[in-house]
Amino acid sequence: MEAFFSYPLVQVSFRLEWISEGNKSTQYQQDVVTFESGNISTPTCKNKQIILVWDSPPQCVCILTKPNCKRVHDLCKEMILWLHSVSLSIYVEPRVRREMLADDLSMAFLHTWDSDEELCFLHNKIDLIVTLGGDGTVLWAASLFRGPVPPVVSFAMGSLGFMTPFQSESYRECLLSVMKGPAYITIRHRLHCRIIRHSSSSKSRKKQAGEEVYIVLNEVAIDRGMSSFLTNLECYCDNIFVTNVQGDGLILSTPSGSTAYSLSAGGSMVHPQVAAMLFTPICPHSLSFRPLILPEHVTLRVQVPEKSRGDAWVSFDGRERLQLGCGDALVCHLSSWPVPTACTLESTNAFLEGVKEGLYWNMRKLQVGKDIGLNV
Ligand SMILES: NC(=O)c1ccc[n+]([C@@H]2O[C@H](COP(=O)([O-])OP(=O)(O)OC[C@H]3O[C@@H](n4cnc5c(N)ncnc54)[C@H](O)[C@@H]3O)[C@@H](O)[C@H]2O)c1
Ligand SMILES: Nc1ncnc2c1ncn2[C@@H]1O[C@H](COP(=O)(O)OP(=O)(O)OP(=O)(O)O)[C@@H](O)[C@H]1O
Repeated sequence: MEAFFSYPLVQVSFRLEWISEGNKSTQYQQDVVTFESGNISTPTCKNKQIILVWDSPPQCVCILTKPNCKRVHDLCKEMILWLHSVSLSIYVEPRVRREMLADDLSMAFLHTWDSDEELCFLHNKIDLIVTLGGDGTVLWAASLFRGPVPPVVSFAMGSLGFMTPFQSESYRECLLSVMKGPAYITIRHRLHCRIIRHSSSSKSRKKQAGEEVYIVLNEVAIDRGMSSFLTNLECYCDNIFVTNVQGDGLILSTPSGSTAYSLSAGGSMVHPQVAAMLFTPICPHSLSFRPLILPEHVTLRVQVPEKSRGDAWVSFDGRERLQLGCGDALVCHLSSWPVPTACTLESTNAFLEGVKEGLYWNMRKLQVGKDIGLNV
């Protein structure tokens, strides 16, 4: 022992390596941790504010609109005519093209898509997405682009508008400013969700044995549906058993979704650009089941036990409700394709303004301070 300590102590250097299964991307490997002589340190915080700078002016805009709203329809028409007058190509949904042509036959210049396959490659044709509606329209826009997503400019034409920072009244100035750049961007992470059917699960389900994939911007929620039993969900993180959720269900949320359903179930609010996954139980029948926030690289599997008393139901951004039978599982990890949304302010200010203005976060009358005028 003595001989061992008689050497002068020199710390050795070492490496921490990233393991990314089957992923050749090195984008996360550059800026996280540095190691000199065995000391682990993170570099001083770099400015992570993301700015959109165009190499050449955008040429093609896709406008996505909330249906059944005259105000949205009228603004969409006005915006189309203006964008056309400044020589931009315009894509709209097939429904919107039909509606516009019914109003005005000269709108035949509008582009659209005819098949799911064409929709899959739409991101190669358009430079900018514009949404007219509420948060639901932003979710809808994100759901149309399952791979890469062009920058999204969202005009508020709903009621809450947490993800719709631009004012529709000044759409020309806003669009000119974004199309000229530079523009503030928030990178909103999404979740890649896969349903894996147990070989013996019910025949009544939409797709039999095989996989169904969904990409969500807010959350995937698993609940007890019509069943009056507690849900019983087995949760695994990177294939290691974590816990059983016994209650009304479980929300796996993105940071963007942290201000939506997860918030109502007691989850924390997280800045949308944080790469993480929120694990938020819904009405757990337990005194100690608190929500978690997990790091970006994990894969979660939520499985209905083979001996479960009831089925479970899963929904994606509040839509596409599917039944999960005994043995069926949901597997979820961060998607490689986030949604870049333009903001009017720098991304952190935009988030803090949103929670204050949209959700009235910590609105309380200020307590009266000491009366320093009193001479005591
Ligand atoms: N108990 C709840 O809080 C609850 C229940 C069901 C669904 N939802 C949320 O509704 C979303 C679907 O939205 P929708 O507009 O299509 O349905 P919707 O019309 O039912 O609206 C739900 C509300 O949630 C708001 N919202 C949506 N995404 C948000 C976000 N990221 N941050 C803050 N608020 C947000 C919307 O502005 C709207 O006011 C789901 O993804 C889910 O998060 C919440
Ligand atoms: N282009 C679209 N096609 C089909 N459905 C859409 C489209 N855009 C939005 N929706 C759906 O319409 C519903 C309402 O949309 P949205 O949330 O944008 O409006 P809103 O309810 O007026 O806004 P808010 O939620 O802020 O009150 C949502 O459920 C959304 O999924």
